[in-house]
Amino acid sequence: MTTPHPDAPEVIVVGAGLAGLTAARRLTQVGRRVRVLEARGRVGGRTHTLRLPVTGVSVDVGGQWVGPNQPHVMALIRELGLEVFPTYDAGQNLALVLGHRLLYRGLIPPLPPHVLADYALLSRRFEALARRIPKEAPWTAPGAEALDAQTFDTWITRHAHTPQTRALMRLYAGAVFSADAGELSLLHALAYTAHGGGINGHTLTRGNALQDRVLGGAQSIAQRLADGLPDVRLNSPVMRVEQDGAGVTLHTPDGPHHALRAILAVPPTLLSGVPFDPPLPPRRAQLQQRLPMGAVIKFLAVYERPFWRDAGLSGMAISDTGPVTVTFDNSPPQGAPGVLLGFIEGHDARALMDRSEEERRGAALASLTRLFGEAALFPLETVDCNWAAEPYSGGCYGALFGPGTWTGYGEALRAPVGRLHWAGAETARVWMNYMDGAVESGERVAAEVLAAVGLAAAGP
Ligand SMILES: Cc1cc2nc3c(=O)[nH]c(=O)nc-3n(C[C@H](O)[C@H](O)[C@H](O)COP(=O)(O)OP(=O)(O)OC[C@H]3O[C@@H](n4cnc5c(N)ncnc54)[C@H](O)[C@@H]3O)c2cc1C
Repeated sequence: MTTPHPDAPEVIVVGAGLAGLTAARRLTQVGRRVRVLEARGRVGGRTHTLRLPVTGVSVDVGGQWVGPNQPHVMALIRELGLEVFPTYDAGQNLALVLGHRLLYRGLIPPLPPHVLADYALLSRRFEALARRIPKEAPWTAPGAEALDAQTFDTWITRHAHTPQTRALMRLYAGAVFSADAGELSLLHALAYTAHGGGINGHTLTRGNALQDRVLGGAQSIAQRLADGLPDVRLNSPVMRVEQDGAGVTLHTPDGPHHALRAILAVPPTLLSGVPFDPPLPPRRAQLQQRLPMGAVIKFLAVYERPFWRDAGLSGMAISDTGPVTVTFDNSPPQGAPGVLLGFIEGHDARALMDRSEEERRGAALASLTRLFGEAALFPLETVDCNWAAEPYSGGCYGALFGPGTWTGYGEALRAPVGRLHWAGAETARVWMNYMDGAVESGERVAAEVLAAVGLAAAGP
C-alpha cells in the first residue's frame, strides 16, 4: 500500500444512501476532502423515487415516511430546503382478520371485548419490557441473554390467548420489520420497538413515524445531499478493502482509491462478500454473516382517482391474508391520481420474490380487490420493487437480528476496525433501520472520523 497522494481524498465513504451522504456532507462542511463511492448508477440506496411512464405520477418504491418523533431526518429535510406533506388518513380503516371484515378508526379494529382485552394486556406487557432495553446497546439489558434466546413468535405464542391477538402481533412484525415474528429475536423486537417509544410510534400517522411524506419523493433528500458534494462516483462498487499504518485503499472496477480513513455505510451483510486485508476481526466478520435483510415487495397501483375515499375509507388496511397485508393511500398531495400502496412482507414476499412481475401484479391486485372491491382491479398502471432482487440492498427494510446476534455480536456493530468506520441505518442509536437512523448514523460516524483525523490539517 502506498502513502496517499496529497490531493487524494482524506476520507472515502462507501455507499451513497442517506447515511453515507450525511457523513460526507458533515465532513465536507468542516473542510475535509471526501470521495463517495456508490455501486449503483444512482444515489439514495433504499430510498428510490420513480416517475411512472403512463400517469407521470412520482412514487416512492423504497422508504417514504418521516415523523415529528424523528428529529435527525426532519432537521436534515429542513436544512436541505425540502418540504413534507401529511399522509392521507381521513376516514375509516379496514381490517381483514380471521375472515372478518371490520371498519374502524385508530390502531385497533373492533374485535370482540375479550380479544381487545387480551391484545391490550399483551401489547402493554411487550411495551413494558421494551422500555427496559437500552436502545443503543440491547445486549446490556437486564436478562438480555434470555430475551435473545427466543424468537418474537415464541413469545407471542406463549403469551397471547386468542388467535386474533396472535394475528395482530404477527402483522406488527411483518409491517414494521418486513419479517415473520419467528425470524426475530425477542430482544431485537423489543429494542426496535423502543426506538419508536412503543408500537404506536412505528405504526400510526399523526405525531408518529408515518405522519409525513417528502414532497418530490424521499430520494430527493439523497439527491440534494449529493448535489452539494464535490466527488460522488456512481457505478463504483467497492470490491476489496485494504488498510495499513498509512491509510486505506478501496478497489473499484476503475482502480484503487486511497485515503486516510474509510466509512462503510452499506448494509452489513453485503460486506460479507467483500474481502478485507487484513481480515476483519472474527467477531465483526461473523456479525456481518448474521444480519440477513428483511423480505419486502412494495407494490403501487395508480387509479384515475382515489375511489376508496368516496366510500369513506382512508385507504389504510391490514389483512392477515396475504400477499398484501398492509395498505395505505399514497396519492400525491393534490389527491389525484389515486395511488394505493400495498406491502408484501416476510413469508408472503418469499412466496413471490422469484415470480415474474406479472405474477406479482396479479397476486397484489387480487389482495387489493379483496380489500377495496372490484374497482381496485383496474389500475391505470402499477409498479413494484422486489427489494430482495436488488444486489446492492439484498432485501429491506433493514437487517434482521435473529436469536443470539445482539448478545453475541452487538459490541462489534459500531466499533471501528483500525481505519474503518461503520455507518448505515443498521448501526443507528435511534430509529434503527429507518431514514432517521441512517441520518443519525451518518452524523455519529462523521464525528467519530473527525475525532480520529482532527478538524484541521490532514494527518493520520
Ligand atoms: C420498501 C421500503 C420501505 C421503507 N419504508 C421506510 C419508511 O417509510 N420510513 C423510513 O424511515 N424508512 C423506511 N425504509 C428504510 C429506509 O429506507 C432505510 O433505513 C434507509 O434509507 C437506509 O439508508 P442507508 O444509507 O443506511 O443505507 P442504503 O440506503 O442501503 O445505502 C447504502 C448504499 O450503499 C451502496 N452499496 C452497497 N454495496 C456497495 C459496495 N460494495 N460499494 C459501493 N456502494 C455499495 C448501495 O447501493 C446503497 O446506495 C424503507 C425501506 C424500504 C426498502
